[in-house]
Amino acid sequence: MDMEKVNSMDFGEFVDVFGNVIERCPLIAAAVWSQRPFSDLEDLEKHFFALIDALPQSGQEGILRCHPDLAGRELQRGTLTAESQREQSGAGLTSLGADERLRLAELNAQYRARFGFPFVLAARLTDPAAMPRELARRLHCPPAQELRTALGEVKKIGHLRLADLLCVDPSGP
Ligand SMILES: NC(=O)N[C@H]1NC(=O)NC1=O
Repeated sequence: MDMEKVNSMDFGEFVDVFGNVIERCPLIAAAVWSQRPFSDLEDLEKHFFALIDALPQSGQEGILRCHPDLAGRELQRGTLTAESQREQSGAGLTSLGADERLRLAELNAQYRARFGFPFVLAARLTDPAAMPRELARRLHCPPAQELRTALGEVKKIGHLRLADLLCVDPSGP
């Protein structure tokens, strides 16, 4: 899809196409539409990310809470959004052994109890074997730092989803 096509979309079409760039937060795409036209992927994503940065902390935490757990129940049940399903299964999380799944579930629960939102990580950029280690590491970070780290992961996920939609190489020109 080229930028001319993106810039020609009416509101409904734009939200249909870009509504899940930020997981289960179509309001972000709805707000971005008002800022068209966009010149390229970088320009378009700048608007998505600026809106996230401008939210109060409650809104930023709300964005994180819209994310499903990594290797959680929704993956097992097949009730994830299409994007999450692709990311989590592509990262090998559907083929974890029972022990690995249990270990992740325990760490996810500890993380949620400490920070009040789920652990978020761009699954496509991380080796599944490294995920429990990364989760255990971030579990000990100060809350303000962890909020910034988690939102950084939301942006990485959004960047990859936008690159897919625009059929461009996510690593840039
Ligand atoms: N919790 C979490 O990180 N979820 C996700 N990460 C990702 O890349 N896709 C997701 O669904």
